[in-house]
Amino acid sequence: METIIVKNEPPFLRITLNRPDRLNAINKKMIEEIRTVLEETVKDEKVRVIIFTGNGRAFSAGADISQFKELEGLTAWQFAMKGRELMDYIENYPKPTIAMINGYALGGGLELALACDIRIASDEAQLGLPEITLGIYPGFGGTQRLLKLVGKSRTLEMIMLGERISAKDAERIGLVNRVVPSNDLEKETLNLASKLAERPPLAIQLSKLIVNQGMNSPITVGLNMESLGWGVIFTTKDSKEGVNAFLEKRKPNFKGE
Ligand SMILES: CC(C)(COP(=O)(O)OP(=O)(O)OC[C@H]1O[C@@H](n2cnc3c(N)ncnc32)[C@H](O)[C@@H]1OP(=O)(O)O)[C@@H](O)C(=O)NCCC(=O)NCCSC(=O)CCO
Repeated sequence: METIIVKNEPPFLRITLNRPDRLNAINKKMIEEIRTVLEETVKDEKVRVIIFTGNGRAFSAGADISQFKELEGLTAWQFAMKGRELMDYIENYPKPTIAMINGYALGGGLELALACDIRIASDEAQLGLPEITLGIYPGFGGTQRLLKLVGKSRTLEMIMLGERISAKDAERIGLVNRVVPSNDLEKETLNLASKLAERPPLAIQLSKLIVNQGMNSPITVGLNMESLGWGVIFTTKDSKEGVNAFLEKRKPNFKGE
């Protein structure tokens, strides 16, 4: 891989964006490489949690602006679709995803973090959607995912002003799940990931699917999916294991079956 470092350390797969001299700016190659790794890992049962982070002082400073010179109407649309398809793929990935935000998460970098299930940020991180300062606006799903996460007026403020906000402010408005001292970022992320890895993978997958569907549907659709999904989840061995373990006063051992 040219643009990312992949560490497969079951139960975790860590994808580190690795263009530190460009603050991990996301180019076409990086989009393709992330997609390839995720596709290869989807059936790897040993991997239970995906962690994204960045090498150096940024998570990612966004799409690679040096590639923008080549963009015109059609190619701009195609590039936006390429980025957006990756973010959609991450959002709907059947395993839990964590963005471990170690520094700048800007533009497409923040949009990648927004596609993850959980965002944990260093207290030194800065987040923002500065596209407006380039005369454009977010194109990798940020207009919609930020809206769903923090509401209309905060989204418009971030998009229209293009200013960076601190990790603490991001936590206050619900943009990140938690903020930790930068020295503890890795430890805290792995603690969180370990807990997720112990949970039943099929119940995680199904609940993620239902929550994601519920974000984009009338509440009755989400509620129907939730109750219908019970008919599926109760067929799994993990559901029997979880109930038995509780009744037998022991720790469950979920196998994703
Ligand atoms: C992140 C900033 C504020 C950091 O500033 P600073 O610490 O001063 O570091 P720089 O010298 O600016 O950056 C180091 C090096 O990285 C290059 N770089 C940074 N960001 C990008 C990028 N997005 N694309 C390409 N290259 C980038 C920068 O040019 C430097 O290279 P040198 O060769 O050493 O000069 C600051 O870097 C910044 O504001 N970056 C841009 C943030 C941005 O506008 N992001 C949105 C991009 S559009 C997008 O994401 C569309 C999808 O919705």
